[in-house]
Amino acid sequence: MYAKLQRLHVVLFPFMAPVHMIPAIDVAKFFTTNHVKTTIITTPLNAPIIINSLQSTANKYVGFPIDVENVPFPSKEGGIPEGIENLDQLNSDEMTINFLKATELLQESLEQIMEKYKPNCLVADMFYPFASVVAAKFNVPRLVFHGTSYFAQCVGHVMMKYEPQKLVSSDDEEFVVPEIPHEIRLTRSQLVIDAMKGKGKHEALEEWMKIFCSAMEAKERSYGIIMNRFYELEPEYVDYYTKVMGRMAWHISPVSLCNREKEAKFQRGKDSSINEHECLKWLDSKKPKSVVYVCFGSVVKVSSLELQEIAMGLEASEQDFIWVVRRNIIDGEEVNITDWLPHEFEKRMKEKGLIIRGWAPQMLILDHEAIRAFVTHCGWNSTLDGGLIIWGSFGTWPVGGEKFYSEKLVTQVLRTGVAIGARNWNRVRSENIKPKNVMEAIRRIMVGEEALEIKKQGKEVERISKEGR
Ligand SMILES: O=c1ccn([C@@H]2O[C@H](COP(=O)(O)OP(=O)(O)O[C@H]3O[C@H](CO)[C@@H](O)[C@H](O)[C@H]3O)[C@@H](O)[C@H]2O)c(=O)[nH]1
Repeated sequence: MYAKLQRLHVVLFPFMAPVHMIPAIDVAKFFTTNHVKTTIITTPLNAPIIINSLQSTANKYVGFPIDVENVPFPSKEGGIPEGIENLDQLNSDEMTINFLKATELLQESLEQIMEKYKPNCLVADMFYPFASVVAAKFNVPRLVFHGTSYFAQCVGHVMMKYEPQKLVSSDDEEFVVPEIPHEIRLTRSQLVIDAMKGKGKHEALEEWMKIFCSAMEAKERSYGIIMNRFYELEPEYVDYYTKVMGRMAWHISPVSLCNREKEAKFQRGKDSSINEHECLKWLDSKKPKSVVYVCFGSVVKVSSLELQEIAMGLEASEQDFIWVVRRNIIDGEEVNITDWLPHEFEKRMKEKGLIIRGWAPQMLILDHEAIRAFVTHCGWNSTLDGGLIIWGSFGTWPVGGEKFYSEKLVTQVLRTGVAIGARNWNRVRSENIKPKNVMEAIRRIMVGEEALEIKKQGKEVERISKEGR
């Protein structure tokens, strides 16, 4: 007789930011479609985002639900104003650091949930270092869900180990990243820490480094990492990560692929600022492979000057476009789109462009046959979203974080896009991007010989990645 098999149960604790929650919801769907029971922990104001996204898919066809458990956000104890429970709502570095510190107070709530469910495994965001302590207390493995590429992790690792940036004499002098399989060149001004130092943010940097180091240490101590990607996309870097760096990792394919129905592609992360039918009607009116999609992810604040440069570049490129413009908050004040948009831009672009103010149904848009290219800030989720659907047509404008690394992956390793020309992590110095740069990059990926070459390379990457899935 066989013993009755127990269904595995995983508790998933995503960080409270759209970009951490969106792939975590997809991971929950992935688990549940593989017959693993999943409970997602979040806070009351974040719960509707998760519940709405879940309602659109997995629960319908899997037969058992993904549970959502609410824990109170420690606003008062953490000094965070009532009503703020998501990174998306914060307007300054100082508030972000306070928010990250407040989340450390969630340890007790996590323990209560672990006590209640006694799961087999805890998958927690890297920004919850205390999760390793909790998992050890309940004698279960703690896995970290990581939202960047193997390439970025490998580059980050060798940068910390060898510090090649110390060998150059100026911020703009290039150095080669040592030891990794490709010859990748960076400058000091493209690195997070050096750029923050340059910005004079010593206090914020110190606090941030403490949080970051503690997250990294907990990651090292964890049982392993779940990665949102597939082997064939960056095989040399998966091997480097697992064999040379000696880390345990599971690449569970791009998790966004579990969103197969139109409804699920539409309802991701937040409520869309455009009606689904209006959006599809606009796209349907365009020729196949004729539209460039411009979006800078869920957290980056783009300055009025940069927005103006994009507007002028888009107009000069003469291509049809969808442009997603998030709320533009400068020094805590919301800047109205009409304050920086070139005079009569929208009137002139009426036939050519669609501006979405707020949140776009990105997957639904990229999935449409009218889309040819993606101008992105190189956030990893967007790189995957775009890469999977429209291989071969990226215009890259990295802004902060590890995004300069992702730009190198796209433009120099996969060779499926062109750099718009951002040279500084510190965007106060972004005067090097001009509308002409935006226009030229868009034309390079949309028309002419080079665009065809990039598209061909993209098709090849698509073939390899499809074979690998
Ligand atoms: O209007 C929008 C804007 C964004 N998204 C979605 O939001 C996510 C954005 O993610 P990403 O492209 O990774 O950008 P960020 O929001 O900037 O991501 C942060 O988190 C990523 C993963 O950790 C890091 O790679 C980035 O550097 C960091 O900025 C993607 O899934 C998009 O599909 C939408 O659906 N609609």
